[in-house]
Amino acid sequence: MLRFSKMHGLGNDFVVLDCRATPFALDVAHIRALADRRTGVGFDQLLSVEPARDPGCAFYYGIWNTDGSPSGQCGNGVRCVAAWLHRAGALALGEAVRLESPSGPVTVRLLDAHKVTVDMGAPAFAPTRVPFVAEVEADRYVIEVDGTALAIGAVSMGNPHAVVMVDELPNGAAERLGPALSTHPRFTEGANAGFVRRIDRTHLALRVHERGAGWTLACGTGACAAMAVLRRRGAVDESVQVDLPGGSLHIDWQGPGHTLWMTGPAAFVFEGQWLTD
Ligand SMILES: N[C@H](CCC[C@H](N)C(=O)O)C(=O)O
Repeated sequence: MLRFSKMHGLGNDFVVLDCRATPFALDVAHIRALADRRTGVGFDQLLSVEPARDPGCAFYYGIWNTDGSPSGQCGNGVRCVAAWLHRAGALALGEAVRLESPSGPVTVRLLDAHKVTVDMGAPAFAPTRVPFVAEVEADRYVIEVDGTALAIGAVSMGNPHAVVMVDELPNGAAERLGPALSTHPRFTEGANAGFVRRIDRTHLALRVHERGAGWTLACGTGACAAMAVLRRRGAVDESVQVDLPGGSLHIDWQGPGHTLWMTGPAAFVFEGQWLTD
């Protein structure tokens, strides 16, 4: 029997496990079984709240996709972890607290019980950091995906992202491009593939095909990545609203040399117990 909280951030949904006292002990087969929306509970990502390894951080959080693969970062997830810690009495409103993700620390602040702002750190564009195979760093790479030449941006927000500017958000053809871009061989660890339409300099629309999880209603790091890529090209202002199928996030980034901030909601759905036998 496994107790869990079901949460979501803009429809990007999570099973959150309290591993503060009991270590995380699920293997890939368990994670996949729990992820099944018919015979399990269902989630886009599984999150574990654990004691921090880094003494400068209050807690650690682990992240797994539906296929059991781990991730280094999750933007909608970290907001849910912050709201979960507040509900557990471990995080006060208004307090800025460092949490440790698999890719390093981020700073969270609860604006209210269901709204969180996060300093996500600095976007990393160096190809080795993404990781993305390229001889030199550029703000645009042309790669062939499913027989189509695509101009992409490649960035890490603690996890790898490909960002493509489009005039229309994914339709039938781009539905195929999402999975193909996520598994493109130049992204040696795969990529979360974001398709972004620029409405104006302060407003973007985005759809993301996530590595290990497929199309999601929202991707927090995907919104950060879209902002990072477009602002580095000078295409957007320092504060943007990003509309995703599940709702909107606000992203603030002055530009290279600065950390990037993400603000958005976190919602509880239910508390449950997974009966494994
Ligand atoms: N949904 C998450 C990102 C999950 C990323 C994961 N699919 C990966 O393999 O990196 C977010 O809100 O940022």
